[in-house]
Amino acid sequence: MAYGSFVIQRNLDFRIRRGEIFVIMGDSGCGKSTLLRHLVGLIKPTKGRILYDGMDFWGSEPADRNRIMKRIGVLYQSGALWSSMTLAENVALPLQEHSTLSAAEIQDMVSLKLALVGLSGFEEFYPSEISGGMRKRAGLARAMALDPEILMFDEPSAGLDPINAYRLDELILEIRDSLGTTVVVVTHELESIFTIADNAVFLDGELRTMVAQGHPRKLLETCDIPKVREFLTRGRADGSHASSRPTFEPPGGRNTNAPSASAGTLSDRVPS
Ligand SMILES: Nc1ncnc2c1ncn2[C@@H]1O[C@H](COP(=O)(O)OP(=O)(O)OP(=O)(O)O)[C@@H](O)[C@H]1O
Repeated sequence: MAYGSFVIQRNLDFRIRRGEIFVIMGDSGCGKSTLLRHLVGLIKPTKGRILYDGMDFWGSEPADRNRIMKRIGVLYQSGALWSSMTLAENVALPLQEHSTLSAAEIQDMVSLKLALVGLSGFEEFYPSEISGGMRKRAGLARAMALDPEILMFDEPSAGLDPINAYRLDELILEIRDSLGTTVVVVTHELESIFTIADNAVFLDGELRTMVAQGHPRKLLETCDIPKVREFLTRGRADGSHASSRPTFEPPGGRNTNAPSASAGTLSDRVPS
C-alpha cells in the first residue's frame, strides 16, 4: 500500500473469515485506516490482490466490483451523518440510491434499522439533537441499511466515553451474533480489542509491515515481539492489560460464534 512513492505497508497477508470480528491494530499512523480504505475498495493496492470469496477485486469487471462494494457497509469515525437530514432521512439515503424499494418499504426498513440500534422513536431527530453515542448508532443503522454482509468500522469508539464505547462494542457483538455479519474494525482501544476481537493483525509503522496475527489474548500470552507486547499491555510490567471498563459480563461470557441465546431483539439489549 502506498500513497505515490510513500510506502505505507508491504507484504500484508491475512484472511478474514466469514462471521468473525477482525481487528486491525497498530501504532498511530502505521496505516490502519489506509488498509481499511483498501478493503472497502476505495484504493487499489500497488501490489498484490484483495480477494472476496476468492474473487480478485481489482481483477474484476467494474460491475462485479460494484456488486462486492454493495455487500460492504462502512462506519467512519465521525459517523458521517448529514446534519441537515433527520435520522430517518439519513438511513433512507442509501436505500433510495441503491435499492428499488418503494417509499413505504423504505420507511419500514428505516424503522427496522433504527430499532436494531436502539433508536426507535428518534426518526425525526436531527444529528445535532442526539448524543455522540446515539450518533454513532445512527451511523451504524445507515451503514446497515443495505443489509451488508461485511461491516467495517474505523475507530468506532473515538470520541465516546467508556460507557458508550462499551455499549457500541456490545452492539457490534450482537450484530455479528444475530445477523452473522462479518465485522472488520480499526481500533487502538485495548478494551474494545479484548472485548470483541476473534482475530487481529498488528501493523508496525516503522517496519511497515504486519508483525503479528491472531486472537489478542493468545498474542498477549505468546507473542514476544516487544512492540506488540507493549501495545497489548500498555506497557504494564505484569503483562496484564489495563481495564477501565465496567466489568459486567453477560452469562456465558462473550465472543462465542454461536448466536446469543438470550438475544431477543438488538434494541432490547441496547440502552437508548
Ligand atoms: N490521502 C493520503 N495521502 C497521502 N498520505 C496519506 C493519506 N492518508 C494518510 N496518509 C499518510 O499515511 C500514513 C498512514 O495513515 P493512516 O491514517 O492510514 O494511519 P492510521 O494507522 O490509521 O493512523 P491513526 O492511528 O493515527 O488514525 C500516515 O503517515 C498518513 O499521514
